[in-house]
Amino acid sequence: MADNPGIAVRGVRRSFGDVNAVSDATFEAPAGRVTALVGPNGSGKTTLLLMLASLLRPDAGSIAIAGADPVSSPAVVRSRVGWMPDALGAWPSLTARETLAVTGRLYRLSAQRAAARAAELLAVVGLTDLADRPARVLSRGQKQRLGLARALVHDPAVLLLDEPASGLDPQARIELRSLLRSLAAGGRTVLVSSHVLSELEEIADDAVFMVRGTVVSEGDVARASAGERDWRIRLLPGQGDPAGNREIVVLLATAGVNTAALRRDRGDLVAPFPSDEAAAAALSAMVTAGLRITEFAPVAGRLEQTFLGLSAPEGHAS
Ligand SMILES: Nc1ncnc2c1ncn2[C@@H]1O[C@H](COP(=O)(O)OP(=O)(O)OP(=O)(O)O)[C@@H](O)[C@H]1O
Repeated sequence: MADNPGIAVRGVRRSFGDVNAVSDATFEAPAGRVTALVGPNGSGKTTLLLMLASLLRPDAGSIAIAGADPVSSPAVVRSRVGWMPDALGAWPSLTARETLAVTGRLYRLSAQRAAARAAELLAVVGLTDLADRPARVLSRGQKQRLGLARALVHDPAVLLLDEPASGLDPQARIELRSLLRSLAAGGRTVLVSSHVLSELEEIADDAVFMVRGTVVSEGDVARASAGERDWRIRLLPGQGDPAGNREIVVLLATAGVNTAALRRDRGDLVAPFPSDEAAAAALSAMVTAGLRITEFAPVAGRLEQTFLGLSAPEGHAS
């Protein structure tokens, strides 16, 4: 899979009547990495994923999936792509095992190979105990796992996953994370959309942000992620209220924090630092001053902060 070139998208557009669902998408998702597709509700993520999966035709632009064009070569693209929609659709009366075996047959695996692959994937996604139950009785999280297994049946070079973590319990999310990371480490291209930004932060190597149908430029992403952000400061218990500690307030002001915007949160102090450099300087000064700090960390992750920075000016798209 070393020569798998991943996903390349240039100037892609798609409208539904007068709704410009995707108005300008340009980005690359390289092989060997997990790329997050992030955007508010209605920003065009699902529409874009459907076009990448060859299930929807773009109005304009070009797409290459592991080197193949979904418009001119949909069959080639489908053989290279594992597609997991945000809800498991088909075949409620088939069991989990049958669902995977039938999918394997659709990908032209022999009956024996399809059965073996089904058993293998049921184990990978933790559904072996439920293998012979009809898919319709599975819980939402179990259906998500079956959907993921279905996307992996033909060992695709490119995985397109729409909200794969939704409905999963914490243990299943941890397993999903390590599975996606190992699939990427094996040379596959993984593109994941999700609203759970804290989780994407841990899974993804890169992020593509969409706002109102447009993929945001790298420069705008860098600006949104470099702005002011809140940091949580926690003192060792018994050190008093950090928000009422004059020494801390003076040190924060020296580091460039607007102290009028300081706030309390569950006994901690939350301070808006203008930059990571300012936060580092303040931490160093507080430690030097002998303050006993047990936590000093950004309140929101980098993806979440960038997401909020990009969405804030005009609100959410939907
Ligand atoms: N088949 C369709 N017909 C008409 N409008 C559509 C169709 N599919 C999507 N849209 C519209 O296109 C826009 C983008 O929708 P899309 O589902 O791609 O967004 P999304 O980013 O996946 O949203 P969410 O995060 O809520 O799943 C929305 O305004 C939606 O209403």
